[in-house]
Amino acid sequence: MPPILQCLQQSTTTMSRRKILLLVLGCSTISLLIHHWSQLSWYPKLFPLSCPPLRESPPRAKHMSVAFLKTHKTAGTTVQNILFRFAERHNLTVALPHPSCEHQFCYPRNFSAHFVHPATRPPHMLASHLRFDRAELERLMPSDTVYVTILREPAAMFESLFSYYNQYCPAFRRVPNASLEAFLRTPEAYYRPGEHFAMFAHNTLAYDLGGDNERSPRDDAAYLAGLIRQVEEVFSLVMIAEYFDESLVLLRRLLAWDLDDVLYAKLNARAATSRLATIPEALARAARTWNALDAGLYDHFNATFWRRVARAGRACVEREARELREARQRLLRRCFGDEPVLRPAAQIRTKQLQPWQPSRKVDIMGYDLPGGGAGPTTEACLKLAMPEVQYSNYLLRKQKRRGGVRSRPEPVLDNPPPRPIRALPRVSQGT
Ligand SMILES: Nc1ncnc2c1ncn2[C@@H]1O[C@H](COP(=O)(O)OS(=O)(=O)O)[C@@H](OP(=O)(O)O)[C@H]1O
Repeated sequence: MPPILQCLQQSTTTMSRRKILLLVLGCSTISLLIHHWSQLSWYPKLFPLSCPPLRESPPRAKHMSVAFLKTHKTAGTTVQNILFRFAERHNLTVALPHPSCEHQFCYPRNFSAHFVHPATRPPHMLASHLRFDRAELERLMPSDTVYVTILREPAAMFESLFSYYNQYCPAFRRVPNASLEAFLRTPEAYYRPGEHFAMFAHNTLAYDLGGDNERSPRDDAAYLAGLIRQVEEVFSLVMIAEYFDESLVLLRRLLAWDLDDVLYAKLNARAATSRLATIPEALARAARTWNALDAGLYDHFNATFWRRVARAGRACVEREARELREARQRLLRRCFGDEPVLRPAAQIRTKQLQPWQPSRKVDIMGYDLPGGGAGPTTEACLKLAMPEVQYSNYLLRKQKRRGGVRSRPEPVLDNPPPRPIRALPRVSQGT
């Protein structure tokens, strides 16, 4: 017998049959893996090396029917302005509120298609404040409409609501020294469910989404789960205000729009003097406890947002968000001068760019055109910084003209809504 066979015979006697079987199994698995290695694409899937191209090929047509649920104090005016400008560039019809509803669709009432000005129907787009009602919106909008909305971290959102609506929401007006801390210490002492504008003081996100803002997830967890399910059923994208640029990247991908279509100027921002620089941790916790339904919504959709970013490739989304920021800075410099700054309304000389001021105590900022608009400028720059009220009025006039509606008295709604916030008189800023 050759020496090699002798050696094998010896080793088989010393190794158990079981060990040999394991060895054979291990070797065949490794060889199988090596054989298929070239066909396995784990590496690119785990670490995408490059972004899918900005322009898809073959290019998908830009999606033209969009309904944006503009929730309150969530950067919605900035998104609305992006949509208004897109609609104008593509000659689309924007659904606008009937004048009796001012610039909101008769909020806080449930949305009804009757609130839409006849000259703005049938619409491709809708982006003004309303309380969500699925059936009514589906009655109005084309069947291929993409629904999107935006949420903001509830403590930051509540601080903004408390400051902006301080003079109008009775629950806030009752608080001594307009103290957010005092309100959040004992909200029940100031809050009366069902009274005028109560929804600005309790779970505003849930209310805007058509939910019952008085429900507590602590007593009724199923209610929050149900509301989340309803939102997921309708909305193709829930943006997050804290990650505004990343949200726009997802939006433009969803709608097959160009990056240029989502460039923006920040609108409706309070001056630093009108806001808390930081919200102390204890106050933030109290705001989240009081607005527990909103906190539940936000936590859920913040998590789904990041899962979506991961699916698109986080590095790609970040890279595109960076490109967006750079392009945005170039545009702002081109429009508003080398050092584009947000200014208080009193310093804005171009009347069409002066933002509405909710009260003497709160400064809402805006941009101004060089030379107060007297210098060379473009219509695109004017629209970029145009506040909601002026832009809505302008679009309504334009669409009425396009539809051949002459200036005749507006039809009166059967049951006019309470005077909404935007109808309140503008407080003089001393200019
Ligand atoms: N791009 C961007 N990113 C992050 N945050 C932004 C952005 N644009 C606007 N904002 C902030 O959003 C707040 C205004 O929200 P809205 O426009 O929805 O308010 S409103 O309900 O229409 O009155 C307002 O928040 P506060 O300043 O805290 O009040 C704005 O500063």
